[in-house]
Amino acid sequence: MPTPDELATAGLRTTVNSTCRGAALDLGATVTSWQPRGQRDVLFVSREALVGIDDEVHGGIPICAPWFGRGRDDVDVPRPHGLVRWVPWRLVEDTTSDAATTLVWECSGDEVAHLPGADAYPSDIWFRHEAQFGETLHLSFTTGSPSTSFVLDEAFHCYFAVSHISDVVIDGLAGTRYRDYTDGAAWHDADDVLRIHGHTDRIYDAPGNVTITDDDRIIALTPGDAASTIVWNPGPDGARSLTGWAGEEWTQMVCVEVGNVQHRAVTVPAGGSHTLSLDVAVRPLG
Ligand SMILES: O=P(O)(O)OC[C@H]1O[C@@H](O)[C@H](O)[C@@H](O)[C@@H]1O
Repeated sequence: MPTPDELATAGLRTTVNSTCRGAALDLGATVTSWQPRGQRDVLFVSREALVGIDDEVHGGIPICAPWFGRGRDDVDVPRPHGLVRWVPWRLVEDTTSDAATTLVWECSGDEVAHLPGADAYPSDIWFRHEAQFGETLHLSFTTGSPSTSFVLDEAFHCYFAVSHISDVVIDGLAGTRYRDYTDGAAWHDADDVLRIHGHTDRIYDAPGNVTITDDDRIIALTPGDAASTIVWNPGPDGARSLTGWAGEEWTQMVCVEVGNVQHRAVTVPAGGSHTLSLDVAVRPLG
């Protein structure tokens, strides 16, 4: 487990209100926990994720931007999943009412300028992230540059906690197409429902109105301004190669990520901005 010093370094924020408990890190403005009253946590965090904290946090909802994965096909990026996940953000608002807690962070181009790949983006790029912990979890991520238009790939890299991956059914992707990164990025037609049996890595051309049905509850996603859905599970072999993962943890999670990636990347005009949002709700099964 991480030491109190490591958690403090990562800027761990915890919150309790009448509807839920929540937690987030200033590192990457990463929400790490959302536990509505009477529920177990909706988010997965790998057991040793926060040890040695300057590595990737495998869990919660990291933000991938301004590029996703290894970038668009024609853009080669030095480090996966962008710039903003790797730096501490500035918390600018922390308010709790009876029923909800709102945390807002900001991050500027100066704060990521030292990272490889930052020079491909406007130096005055800015990022704002709002997380509302209540009966639902609401996320809203906004990016812009006052001076320069740029192409933005972005995603909420949501790690959801499940009882056992073999019980999970993912709905909402039927009728769409996806690129399968376990099959040389080949395009396929989506099945009616998706079940995960091992290593899975797909980018769907779909906005992400997805439900994840577990053995006792349904997690429902309602994205805003998203055109891509990514489904990822490392499987047993992949999990062994990841920092901070224990043996069977791959069976306790599934990443369903929403955003705008690859050919769905967004052009943000100079002086404008783009907002990606996501509401997560959970209800008992039956
Ligand atoms: O950066 P993390 O949290 O280890 O996640 C890595 C995975 O993230 C997923 O979004 C990608 O589709 C996978 O290809 C990648 O392996």
